[in-house]
Amino acid sequence: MKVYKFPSESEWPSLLARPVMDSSALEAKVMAVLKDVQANGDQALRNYTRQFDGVDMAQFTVGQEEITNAATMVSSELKNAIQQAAANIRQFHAAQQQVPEFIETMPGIRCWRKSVGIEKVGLYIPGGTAPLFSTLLMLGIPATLAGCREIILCSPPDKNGQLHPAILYAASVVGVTRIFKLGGVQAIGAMAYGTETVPKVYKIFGPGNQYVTCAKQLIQQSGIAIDMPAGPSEVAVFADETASPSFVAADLLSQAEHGSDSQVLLVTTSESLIPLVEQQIEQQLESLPRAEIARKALVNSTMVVVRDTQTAMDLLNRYAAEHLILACRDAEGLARMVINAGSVFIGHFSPESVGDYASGTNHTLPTNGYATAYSGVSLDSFVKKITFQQLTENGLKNISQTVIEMATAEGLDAHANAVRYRITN
Ligand SMILES: NC(=O)c1ccc[n+]([C@@H]2O[C@H](COP(=O)([O-])OP(=O)(O)OC[C@H]3O[C@@H](n4cnc5c(N)ncnc54)[C@H](O)[C@@H]3O)[C@@H](O)[C@H]2O)c1
Ligand SMILES: N[C@H](CO)Cc1c[nH]c[nH+]1
Ligand SMILES: [Zn+2]
Repeated sequence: MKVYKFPSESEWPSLLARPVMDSSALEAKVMAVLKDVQANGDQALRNYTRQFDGVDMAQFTVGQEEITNAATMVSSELKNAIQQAAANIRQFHAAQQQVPEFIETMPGIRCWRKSVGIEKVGLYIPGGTAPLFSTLLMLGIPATLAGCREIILCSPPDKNGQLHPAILYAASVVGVTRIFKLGGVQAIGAMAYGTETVPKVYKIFGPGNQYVTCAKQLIQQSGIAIDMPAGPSEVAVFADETASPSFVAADLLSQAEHGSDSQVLLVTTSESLIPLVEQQIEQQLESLPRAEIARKALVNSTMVVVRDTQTAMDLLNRYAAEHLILACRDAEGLARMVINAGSVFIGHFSPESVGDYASGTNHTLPTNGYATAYSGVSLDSFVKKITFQQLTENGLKNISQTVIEMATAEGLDAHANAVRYRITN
């Protein structure tokens, strides 16, 4: 990791830069795949699955028998863990359900807003280097709570053309409607445009690598909604001298192991913590199966020593991390200073990985600085909020002059007439 000591504010943009692929080359490549899928449907899906996933697929649909068999391949310990995580995620997201509130804005005028589940949603579950069945819980549970009727799942097949059994088990726990063995850009294209086998959906959810994230951004131009740009994982840790170097190193590595394009950031007010964390990272890497991936991510990553807590928080708010861990004194106080972050982990005993799996919060979060304006996935992401109003005859009389006056001033007489005809007849 690169180390910066007491950088001036003018150095912040370069030290906080995310690792990005050349976006014009990426977009051109992704657009070509999307267009091909739109024009050639299943045949294009087969070609790209052979090219990018290295497997020939006769069919993409997962049958009920495969789902039932998968359940027998998941250990009872893992099933219990999935059930526990699912219960916590369900509880946290169910609390986001809103009961319509009826507001009488004027006598005889009643307005309310109701949340209605998006009918057809597509969930993308990454699977390039790790079968992220936890992501399925994070997306499928709010989708079912929201009342989405059709929940399509796409995830890349392995070299034998299979999905990991835990993905299929998690799919049955949350209640996904249909499952397809499809990954990458081709999966996003299939759900956006529809093919002979994959149905078109109205909104696509889920994280993924840079190809997937770029595809999601491009299909928005065709009127398909997306949750947000949730790209390569990130964590920022603020640590002072009370922090444990081994905890901090473990937290940094937990996101670095996601992908070589992941990024981790340590901001500290304790200069002496840096070598201790570096030493811990080296030690912990020795026993990590994904050390090679994590090492590549660490090349894109940074440690920064700052003078005081205020500077640390300014820097972290500028970075807008997907995850922010506050491993310091008065972590709760600092949490109140956070204005840009996807999800915040307060204190020495709140590792980010707990949020990734099981505490109940959602782990599909904005990356790449999008936390400045986007929220993570929640129940809200799966609903539309429809407003309703009902006026009595008296209610209409009460508001008539206001509407007629405004409509006339805008030169829209037909608008005014829609009120006039009712109150004069
Ligand atoms: N932000 C979040 O909430 C969040 C959550 C979980 C995971 N993640 C991120 O998701 C990502 C998962 O990435 P992954 O690669 O393991 O899985 P993935 O499923 O996103 O991508 C795999 C697919 O990429 C496609 N692909 C691979 N190489 C390609 C190429 N050269 N050209 C075109 N397509 C290509 C293949 O079709 C393959 O199926 C990681 O970066 C991880 O950090 C983010
Ligand atoms: N940290 C990821 C989001 O950036 C989510 C995840 C899934 N499994 C483990 N972690
Ligand atoms: Zn993670």
